[in-house]
Amino acid sequence: MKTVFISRPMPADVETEARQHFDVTMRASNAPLSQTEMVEALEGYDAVLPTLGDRFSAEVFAKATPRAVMLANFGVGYNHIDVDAAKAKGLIVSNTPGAVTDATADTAMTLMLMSARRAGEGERMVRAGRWDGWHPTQMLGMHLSGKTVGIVGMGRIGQAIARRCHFGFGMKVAYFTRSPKDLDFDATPFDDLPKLAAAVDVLVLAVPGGAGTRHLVDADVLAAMQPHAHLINIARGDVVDEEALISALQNGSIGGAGLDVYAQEPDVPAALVALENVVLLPHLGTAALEVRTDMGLMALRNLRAVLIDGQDAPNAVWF
Ligand SMILES: NC(=O)c1ccc[n+]([C@@H]2O[C@H](COP(=O)([O-])OP(=O)(O)OC[C@H]3O[C@@H](n4cnc5c(N)ncnc54)[C@H](O)[C@@H]3O)[C@@H](O)[C@H]2O)c1
Ligand SMILES: O=C(O)[C@H](O)CO
Repeated sequence: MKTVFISRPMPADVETEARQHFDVTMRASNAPLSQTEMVEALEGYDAVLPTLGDRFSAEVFAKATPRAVMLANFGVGYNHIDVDAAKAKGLIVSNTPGAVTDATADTAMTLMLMSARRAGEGERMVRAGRWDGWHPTQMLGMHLSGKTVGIVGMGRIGQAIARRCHFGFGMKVAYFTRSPKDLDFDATPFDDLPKLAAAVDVLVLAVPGGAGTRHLVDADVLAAMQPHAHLINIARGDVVDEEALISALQNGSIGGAGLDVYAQEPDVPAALVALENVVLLPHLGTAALEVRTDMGLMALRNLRAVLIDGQDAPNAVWF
């Protein structure tokens, strides 16, 4: 049997399926792998099933003489893996596209509603015993129906968010993305991000992380947003300049923000935690048992294709 190292405890169905096909070592800890652990995993097993937080950097690959032929990432985002360095050492990298799409789009809608309708702030008020009863002008937020959402990154998740906004909430959709999209609903393309930011009531980030999108939303993009507008980030933390976002929230140059991801997870800047006009979720995008099970089973299908059937990985991240 081929040996597979799984870097975190997995949902039960994923573990069962994995043990049916492979000689599995499933690490008991939920902490990110250390460099030493990553090198040992690459050298000691036929394949590794890592997840976000396990930073397979060029340095790690440089230190390893891999026996492993594959990294089957648990998750669609793989910005924690230096894929060029992996490829140079002969490894295939796969991910789990599609399995995460609806759940992550739902999380974007959760953040959008919570931020626009001040749900986090309201809940904190009730829990603190500070609610003095309903009145006509209490805690007035932004009504989403009829407003315009701007999607940054109109890929699988971006489109799932756009559909929810368009068909579910009667919102207008505008977007900025890398390559033209053929969409089956009305949406206005923008070729300039600050112009999109200026035109919308909610700006939603759904691009991949990594060097190409680091600080895509910087102080200029935030300054272009309207004072009532909300920023929603379900992508990766470093897509936004967090310091610039904190300033924009502190000085009220944007209406609010809803964040699922942070630049240095799990550290969330104290200045963000102190603010009322930001909703903070702990990277919950795919956090549902069915979804995490589908992600694991998809990663295993990729491992089986390569290690057992001698085929290409169906979800290799390059071609
Ligand atoms: N919060 C979570 O739990 C969670 C869950 C799943 C995915 N994600 C993140 O969401 C990302 C998107 O996932 P997906 O499945 O929709 O990927 P995808 O590849 O289908 O979509 C990404 C889109 O972004 C566009 N894009 C890339 N670079 C761009 C740039 N510089 N400017 C504008 N557009 C750009 C691409 O053309 C593509 O359309 C993942 O890479 C991951 O980082 C987060
Ligand atoms: O990229 C992903 O799939 C998420 O961030 C982890 O679920």
